[in-house]
Amino acid sequence: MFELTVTTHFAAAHQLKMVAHKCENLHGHNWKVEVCVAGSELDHAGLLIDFGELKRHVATVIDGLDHRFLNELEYFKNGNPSSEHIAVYIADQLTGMLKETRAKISRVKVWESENSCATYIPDAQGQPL
Ligand SMILES: Nc1nc2c(c(=O)[nH]1)N=C([C@H](O)[C@H](O)COP(=O)(O)OP(=O)(O)OP(=O)(O)O)CN2
Ligand SMILES: [Zn+2]
Repeated sequence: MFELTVTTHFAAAHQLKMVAHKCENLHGHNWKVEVCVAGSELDHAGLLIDFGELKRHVATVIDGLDHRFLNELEYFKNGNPSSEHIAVYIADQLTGMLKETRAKISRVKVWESENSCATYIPDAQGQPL
């Protein structure tokens, strides 16, 4: 089994509905995102997937989050844009984009600050928000 990781960042605003918690106030983060894909078969060039192709897909998904107010996105209308839910969102979007490749999402890590990170590890079926 091989696992590849690409890392990126985005800046966005959110509010978390948590009773009497400071995170209910509008605020923002510079999130760091690590996307890992895994698979056991390589192509003729010895690649699971070209890093460049993987980075292009990740950039497409992250462009949809960057400089947004995340609560206004359709996907988060029924759930807080927590780091956990953001990780699921990124994994769901990428799963569709990678369907025709050898690479499957193995984990998505979303860092909200230097010290706080949520990791989503999809099961075989994936998991809806
Ligand atoms: N499991 C999660 N817990 C929290 C999340 C989250 O996404 N998943 N998010 C938040 C808020 O986004 C909040 O902005 C961050 O809260 P917190 O770490 O408590 O606050 P600070 O960054 O200011 O850190 P301090 O340690 O308080 O300085 C909350 N929880
Ligand atoms: Zn926050």
